[in-house]
Amino acid sequence: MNPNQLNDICLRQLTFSGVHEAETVAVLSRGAERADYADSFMFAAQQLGASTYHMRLPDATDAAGAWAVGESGLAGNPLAVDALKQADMLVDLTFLLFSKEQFAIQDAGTRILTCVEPAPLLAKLMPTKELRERVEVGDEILKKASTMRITSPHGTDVTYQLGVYPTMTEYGYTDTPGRWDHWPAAFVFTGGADDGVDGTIVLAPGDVLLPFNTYVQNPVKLTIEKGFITDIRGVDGASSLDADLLAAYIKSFDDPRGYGMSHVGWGLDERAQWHGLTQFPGGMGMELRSFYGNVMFSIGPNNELGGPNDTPCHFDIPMRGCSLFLDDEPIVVDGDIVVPDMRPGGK
Ligand SMILES: O=c1ccc(O)c[nH]1
Repeated sequence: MNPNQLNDICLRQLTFSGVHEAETVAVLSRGAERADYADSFMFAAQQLGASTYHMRLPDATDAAGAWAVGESGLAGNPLAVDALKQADMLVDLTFLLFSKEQFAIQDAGTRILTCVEPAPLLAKLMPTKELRERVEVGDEILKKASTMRITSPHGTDVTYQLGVYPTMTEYGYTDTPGRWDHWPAAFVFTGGADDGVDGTIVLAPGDVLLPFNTYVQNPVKLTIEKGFITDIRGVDGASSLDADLLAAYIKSFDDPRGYGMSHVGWGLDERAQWHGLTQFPGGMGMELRSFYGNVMFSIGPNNELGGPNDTPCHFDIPMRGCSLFLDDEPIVVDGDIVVPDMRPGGK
């Protein structure tokens, strides 16, 4: 993307995020990654009259490969964390989510925006106030529920006991002290009680495995008991390469908490495309987490909701064509949101 365009979308982003004179915006990056984003965010912050600086961490030294969430590069670096706590806003170009350091910075009142996706996708999925309002409607509804049931024509039937963990919104900008968000995003989620998720999930062709960044090709049956996955296999005795890959990946962490059930919710952005992974390679799949009417469940840590599971093994799995009920009230039916206030244009 041309640097002027990148400046322009960063300026729009920081305007949405309420940056103003007398604020300090810190930008965090790692190694040589996203130096152009850092420059554009700092330029945008200056245009809005804020002070700004860029903190660059060394490259990760651990073996590349697994997406080990929570290992932030700030661990063991209290001076750096303290500096970031002093900022009003932190633009995180590294993906700090699930790390202790992110929570400490938020607790100090610093708002955090993560931004790691390819620039054309950032431009395509600029936040809007309307989408924020619809995500917040979802938050209000989800907060009040005590159970969530998800079903699908392929055989999914799983129930989450709610009420233990808070709900979280992601609408792609953050103008509230201490609040984290991720650009681009449009979804709402919570987590089931630690021992309160039971049933079966059948992944169908076209459901999405993040961080593999692949579409499921052979159905996968997951058995869930008391909040943990106890079995992963193909359906009706059929072999499934996707089941084998999922099982092998989780096993490689050698951590029983990697089988825990993590966050769960639905996506609301009608501009986000299910086929998006084919169009914007190189990102972490935020378009897929956000596409309208997807039901996304996750595996692994629940510490971002205040839970005890901080395993680095994490999957997000957006699914098509599911139905989601809160206390038996339909919210998503066959992949379509049925609550008018959450639909585009409120219809
Ligand atoms: O924005 C995100 C990204 C990953 C994740 O698990 C949740 N939210």
